Amino acid sequence: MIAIESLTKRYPRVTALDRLTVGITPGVTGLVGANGAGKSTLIKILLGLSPATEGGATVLGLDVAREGSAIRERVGYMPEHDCLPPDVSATEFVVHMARMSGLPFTAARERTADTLRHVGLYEERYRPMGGYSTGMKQRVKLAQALVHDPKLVLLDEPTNGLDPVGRDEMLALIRRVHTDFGISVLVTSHLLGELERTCDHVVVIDGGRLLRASSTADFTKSTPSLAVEVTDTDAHPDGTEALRAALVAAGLSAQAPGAAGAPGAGHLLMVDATDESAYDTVRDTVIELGLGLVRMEQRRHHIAEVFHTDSGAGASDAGDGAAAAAPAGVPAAHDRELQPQKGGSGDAV
Ligand SMILES: Nc1ncnc2c1ncn2[C@@H]1O[C@H](COP(=O)(O)OP(=O)(O)OP(=O)(O)O)[C@@H](O)[C@H]1O
Repeated sequence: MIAIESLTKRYPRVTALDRLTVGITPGVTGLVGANGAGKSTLIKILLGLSPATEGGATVLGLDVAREGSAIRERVGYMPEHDCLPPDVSATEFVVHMARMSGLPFTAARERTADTLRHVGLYEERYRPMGGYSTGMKQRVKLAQALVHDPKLVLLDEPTNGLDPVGRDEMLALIRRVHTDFGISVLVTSHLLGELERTCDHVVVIDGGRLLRASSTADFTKSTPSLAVEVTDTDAHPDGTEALRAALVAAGLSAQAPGAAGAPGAGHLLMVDATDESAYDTVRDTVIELGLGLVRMEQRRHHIAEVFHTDSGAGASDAGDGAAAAAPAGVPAAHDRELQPQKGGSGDAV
């Protein structure tokens, strides 16, 4: 879909992109980086809106330096900033954008109605957008990117400003853009957890340079660790500790990563399962102790392990254990804002 070759963008005082080379394949791709990493700059160059200083790129086989308007005909773009005129309705605005993309008036009206319904805007689409919530505005911005039925959409921070429920809804919508309509998506974010759930591929940039590009599955490869959570009982008021001691006595390596600030983390046990018999040993020991098994799952790496997080958690097992233990809806370590690991490499994952 996109081929980027040694792309450099220098502003007078900062190099926003530094010899970036990466290819984007069909599907949903996350472009992740801390604030200022160069994500928006890259998107503007890909749309042919801003010239590169050196290097080049093609989008759908079209050259960004020479064929910008052809690219913009075929690609949808959702900008990061608030760009909606407050005194027109979503319908008027999206029809206008569809007309700008070359659709005849009747087709523009029909596509607008379909697209606004698809993103979840109904009666409110006739009201002026100045009175919309952030979530509704983000939906309109997504709708205008989709209205001309592009092959590819570039979404710049579509979950910005949304609460957790709004974020989940937006992420589900983005996923459906690809699964229901076959439109490929390049979506930027500085929240790693989002990309882990939504994207097939992830490209990580830091200071305008490529840190790592690979499939999400490769980022989140399973590890030989088992995360085990059990209930407490009258006989074992601290079930986790009772299980840990019994597993160690049975010859397994088992550690409680500790609370590490995440609710529920104190009840998590990480068990070395390099040998497959560890699963049976854990099951049998839980039964012998009369505990309830809440979960036993193979621990997976989180993309966040490429980065240090604010708390300094990140590449450590304890930090990740805390993230894995956070109950649904509680932002875990991998949902925190990115702090790129300076000089770090993707090999940390
Ligand atoms: N028009 C401009 N003139 C000068 N510097 C710019 C310009 N646009 C961006 N920059 C600088 O280029 C760097 C990359 O900015 P960019 O907006 O691409 O980052 P980003 O990853 O999208 O971050 P954010 O999520 O905060 O938008 C930053 O240091 C920014 O200050």
